[in-house]
Amino acid sequence: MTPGPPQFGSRSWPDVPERKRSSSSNSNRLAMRDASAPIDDGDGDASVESESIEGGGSRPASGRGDPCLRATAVNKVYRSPSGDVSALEDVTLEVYDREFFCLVGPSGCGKSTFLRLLGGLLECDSGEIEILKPEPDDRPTTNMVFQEYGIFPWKSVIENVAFGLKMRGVPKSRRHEIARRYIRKVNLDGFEESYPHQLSGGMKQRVSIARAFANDPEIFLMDEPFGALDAQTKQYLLEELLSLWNESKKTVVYVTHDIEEAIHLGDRIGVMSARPGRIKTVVDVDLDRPRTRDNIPVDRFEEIQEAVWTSLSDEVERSVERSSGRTP
Ligand SMILES: Nc1ncnc2c1ncn2[C@@H]1O[C@H](COP(=O)(O)OP(=O)(O)OP(=O)(O)O)[C@@H](O)[C@H]1O
Repeated sequence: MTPGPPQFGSRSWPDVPERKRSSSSNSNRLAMRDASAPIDDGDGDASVESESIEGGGSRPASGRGDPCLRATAVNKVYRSPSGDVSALEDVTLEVYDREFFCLVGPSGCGKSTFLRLLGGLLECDSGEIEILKPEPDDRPTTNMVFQEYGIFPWKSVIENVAFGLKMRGVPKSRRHEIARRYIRKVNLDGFEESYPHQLSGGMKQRVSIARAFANDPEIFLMDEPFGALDAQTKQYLLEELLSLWNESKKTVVYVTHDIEEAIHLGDRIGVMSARPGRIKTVVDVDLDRPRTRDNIPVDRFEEIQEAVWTSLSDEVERSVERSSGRTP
């Protein structure tokens, strides 16, 4: 049996040269549907459904800037002697400039795979990933933040945060100045010379977040960055992340298993199907920011939660049935 919808918790939440990550000619392009537009992908096989739920006002939460990245009919198969695994099938999505886009889906549906494709760490077998922002000369286009921190144990906090800047040849005094600024922003001042083994999990993740922002990429790709942390630390870091995002107004694609978290963070939430993953639904989160407990209308929150869960629950069920061997 599929678990019921998660309940509303008690958190106090406070010249563009298009770059193509991977391409192959593929005519099966789906236009990402605006929340108010009818689904029409031109071939009668609608595979992306964007939802705007009535009752929450008409303001599109993301503001709908220009598209910042686009995935079109992306397929990814992992091949191995023990058998091929089709991780993604026909994934089509546009994420807007400065948008906070959250991605949810059943375990193993291909969320991390998709993020790695966006980050250029993997190549798709067919389809196309386009980064629609100009490639900065002196900064990375994307920066990934993983659950496992990804920081160097042999480097101090400041060296870790400044690492990307060092790689780009930024002089030491300048990179340390930038690193200190972000160390302060994530409340790690005083720990500049500490090493990762001297830090808690939450502090390590703060180093990782500070490093990502110090790198100043156009797009942040975050793969359950706080998934391993306790609830209080996670809540605290979510607020820090939102504050940094609010200042930088960069684009974020954020993978999570937590619907509540996605609603508190996201402008839109993409729900992925069971593997092979595709974007099944996109739900608008038309809630004002900051989304503190006092100003989130509970009814509206629950409507959005229900919309996401309704779409997700079938996929979780399919995924569980497959892993239990009840379906192929
Ligand atoms: N390097 C790999 N080689 C073979 N199969 C892989 C590889 N990486 C991932 N997979 C498979 O691809 C599918 C998608 O994996 P992925 O990690 O992208 O899913 P996910 O949605 O991020 O999962 P989770 O939510 O559990 O983290 C899974 O079935 C996984 O076993």
